Amino acid sequence: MMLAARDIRYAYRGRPVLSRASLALRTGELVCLLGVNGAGKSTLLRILLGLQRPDHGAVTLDGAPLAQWGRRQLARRVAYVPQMHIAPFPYTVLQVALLGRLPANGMFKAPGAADLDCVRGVLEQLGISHLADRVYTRISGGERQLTLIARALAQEARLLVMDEPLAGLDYGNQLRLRDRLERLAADGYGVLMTTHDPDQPLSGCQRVVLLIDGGIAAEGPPAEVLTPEAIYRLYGVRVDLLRTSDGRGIAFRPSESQQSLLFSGLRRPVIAAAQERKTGFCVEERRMK
Ligand SMILES: Nc1ncnc2c1ncn2[C@@H]1O[C@H](COP(=O)(O)OP(=O)(O)OP(=O)(O)O)[C@@H](O)[C@H]1O
Repeated sequence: MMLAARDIRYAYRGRPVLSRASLALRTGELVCLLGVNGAGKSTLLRILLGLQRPDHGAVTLDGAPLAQWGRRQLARRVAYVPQMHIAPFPYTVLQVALLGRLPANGMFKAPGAADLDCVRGVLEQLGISHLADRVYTRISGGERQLTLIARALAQEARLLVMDEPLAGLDYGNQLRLRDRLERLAADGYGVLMTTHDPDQPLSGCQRVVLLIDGGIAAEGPPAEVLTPEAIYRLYGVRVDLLRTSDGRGIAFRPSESQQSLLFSGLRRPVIAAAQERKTGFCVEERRMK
């Protein structure tokens, strides 16, 4: 299954946001979309989902224009996990996840035993069965994010489009959620996520896509695309690349000239050193040319 946006152009109040953006998501891959604040990442996701119309270009699912798919047909193939979600009522986690069965049942059919089985299975798959009866508004941000993913999986959609799923999560929840997303891709789901942290996509993601100046500036395997030069082009900061000898563990740290500016980056060499101790891999440094 493939969701594809081709040559998308979109302007908001006369200001170009997307000028020539093309992006595809296939089942079985985890794709990370990177871009600065206001680059148009969320806009591109909304256009991909058919929630916003582009001024130019086309979005297709399995080769057919989105408009040819009914809303329910589409919802059973593509699910959206928004960045912010405020539940209007104090639903339980189980009830929020059951909302994912709406496209299958329609508005007027109450969920039955098969729907409950499906949702309980999904909660188990995501490791959150213990939260089923907890009130959604009174669980942590990470648990809410997993609940929204459960709702998406209950839709039985194979393609998941997620807007900054890792934002606001503590380090442990980020690692656990990354692990879940990687496993979903390994299980045959297609996952597209936006992120602000170039360290995030480096493990378990098949493809990173860089959105710069309204277009796709580069895309490909993280180790090939995420170079110090690309980070400078994206964010305007100079970084050094730390890479373990097997090429799997990769992290960026601010170059010396940048370190006084980027206090938060100081933790990264510590993480890289910890990884080195744990894995025994030697860490290679690559400075920006
Ligand atoms: N409906 C809208 N209302 C307000 N601004 C919009 C709208 N649609 C697009 N824009 C503008 O389009 C630009 C891109 O916004 P978008 O939210 O897509 O960027 P983003 O890359 O997701 O940013 P961030 O990383 O900060 O979330 C912004 O300048 C935004 O103001």
